[in-house]
Amino acid sequence: MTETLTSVAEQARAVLGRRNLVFVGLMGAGKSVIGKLVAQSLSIPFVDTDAEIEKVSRMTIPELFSSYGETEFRALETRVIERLMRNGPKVISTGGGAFINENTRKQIRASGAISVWLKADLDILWERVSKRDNRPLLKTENPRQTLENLMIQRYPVYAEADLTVPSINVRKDVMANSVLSAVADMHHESRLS
Ligand SMILES: Nc1ncnc2c1ncn2[C@@H]1O[C@H](COP(=O)(O)OP(=O)(O)OP(=O)(O)O)[C@@H](O)[C@H]1O
Ligand SMILES: O=C(O)C1=C[C@@H](O)[C@@H](O)[C@H](O)C1
Ligand SMILES: [Mg+2]
Repeated sequence: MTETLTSVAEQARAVLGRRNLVFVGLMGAGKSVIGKLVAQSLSIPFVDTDAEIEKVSRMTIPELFSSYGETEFRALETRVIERLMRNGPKVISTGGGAFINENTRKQIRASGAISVWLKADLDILWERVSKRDNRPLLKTENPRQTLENLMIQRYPVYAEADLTVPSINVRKDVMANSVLSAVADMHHESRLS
């Protein structure tokens, strides 16, 4: 009875407790925009690791890649995530490569955070990322092919996330609700186990 009167956001918030909710997935999946909406619904802080990296370095991500290279960017990303993970609950939207780092993945898991993979197909990702020029990994001769190669390499790793939510072209608030429902449903899972 009470359960039906409780909103999905309230149920998801109860499941989360003091843990962080960490969005993972490829460029264009919607981690930043959907993560922010989910944080608003849950009334908890939102952080975006790419934005935080740009803030602490006072450089844009393309500038960081061109001045210091991907290896240094990854080292900074790992440190920033480690710091952001410390105080929950928060929604943390990661950059596309963050969860691919084994140490970061282990840290996310060990902290008890709930990880959510926003899983999109190639056409959707391409349609979204081709509108902007801010992704250094896609500065190749055939960026669509590069994106597909990243999907092939990374999808088995993203699949280790606790939850997988299909990222489709529906309204952003509808997407955010799908995430909240998936988190809220974990309540039933833990009751059954
Ligand atoms: N459900 C949706 N419907 C329409 N457009 C969307 C949807 N979700 C995201 N987008 C758009 O796709 C683009 C990419 O979204 P976003 O920046 O959140 O991706 P991201 O996963 O954070 O990517 P990155 O790893 O590069 O940071 C944005 O322009 C965003 O508005
Ligand atoms: O997929 C990736 O490796 C990246 C995604 C972006 O969010 C940025 O973190 C950066 O462009 C690298
Ligand atoms: Mg983002």
